[in-house]
Amino acid sequence: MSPTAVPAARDRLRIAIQKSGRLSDPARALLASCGLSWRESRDRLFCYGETLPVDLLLVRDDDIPGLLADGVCDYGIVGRNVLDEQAALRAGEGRAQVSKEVRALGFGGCRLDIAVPEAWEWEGPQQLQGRRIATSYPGLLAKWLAEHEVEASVVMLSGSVEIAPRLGQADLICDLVSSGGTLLANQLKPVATIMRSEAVLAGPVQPFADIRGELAQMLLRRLDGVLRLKDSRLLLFQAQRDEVPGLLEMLPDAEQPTVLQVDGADTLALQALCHGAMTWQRLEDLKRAGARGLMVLPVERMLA
Ligand SMILES: Nc1ncnc2c1ncn2[C@@H]1O[C@H](COP(=O)(O)OP(=O)(O)OP(=O)(O)O)[C@@H](O)[C@H]1O
Ligand SMILES: O=P(O)(O)OC[C@H]1O[C@H](OP(=O)(O)OP(=O)(O)O)[C@H](O)[C@@H]1O
Ligand SMILES: [Mg+2]
Repeated sequence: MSPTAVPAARDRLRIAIQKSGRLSDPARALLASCGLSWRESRDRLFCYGETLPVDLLLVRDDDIPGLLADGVCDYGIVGRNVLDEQAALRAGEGRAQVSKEVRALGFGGCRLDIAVPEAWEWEGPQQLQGRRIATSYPGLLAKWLAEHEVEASVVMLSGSVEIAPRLGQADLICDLVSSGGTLLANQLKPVATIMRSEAVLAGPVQPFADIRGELAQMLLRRLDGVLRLKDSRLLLFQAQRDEVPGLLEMLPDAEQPTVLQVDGADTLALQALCHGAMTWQRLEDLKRAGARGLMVLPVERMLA
């Protein structure tokens, strides 16, 4: 199908995820926590949605933007690095964008960095003029080089990029970094960040004209509920009325609390949904400020 063709109407939603790799397990777990479950096909490339008409396609992550562009799938869970790379290549060829980032999903965090041999004294992007840079991200690198008015040659490699300087294939690299261990092992150091990445839900630029529109809305609603609650906890405690304002100031990550009067006028019971980590230290600070009977409860689901 050509990228401009209108995909045929379908009555099931199809989501592409990585078949095996860093993003596959967390992607499945996230979708499962939205209430989806599947029956796996024998070839293990397609999972038929059982609880809802939402099927999974198991593919190489690099193929996801193309599958979206061709209308073969409706959504995809993919690294922002992969999605934006394909977008940069499309833009470079003057082609319109057909998919976009719909939600950031909070896992698969990494950076796309420029890294140079440890012995280099980094003076800034201009130092890269005329150099050879090995990368798997030619689109994003070309865009960054153009923004910094640097002309360099790009050596395209699909993996093991960090070894290129040692092999004399390139002077430096542009690759994904997470712990920095691979750079260190190859005597390289990061000097500039081209982009920060995490797994994202990618979807169509145009809304669906069929039943998939309703399915998509439901999926996004559930996803928002799950993402919103990722680190959230319900905090319950009691306090004297005059201590409540000070206690609430210590909970800047809390939503508007529910306040109940317990006895007479002075003791109040509060429940607040807090979005930041509820550490022992925070609980002890709250206790010192007058909170009593502190309780931290997990929150499983929420529908706004
Ligand atoms: N070191 C890392 N730490 C954290 N996230 C990473 C790291 N490297 C890559 N990622 C993220 O995980 C995504 C998938 O990485 P993975 O190594 O599984 O991909 P791959 O080898 O290209 O897999 P595929 O076989 O699907 O093509 C990357 O596109 C990126 O968004
Ligand atoms: O900063 P670190 O934590 O060391 O991670 C960075 C490495 O991780 C990724 O490679 P991966 O392990 O997926 O191997 P690949 O390049 O062969 O896919 C990436 O391409 C880097 O090489
Ligand atoms: Mg890949």
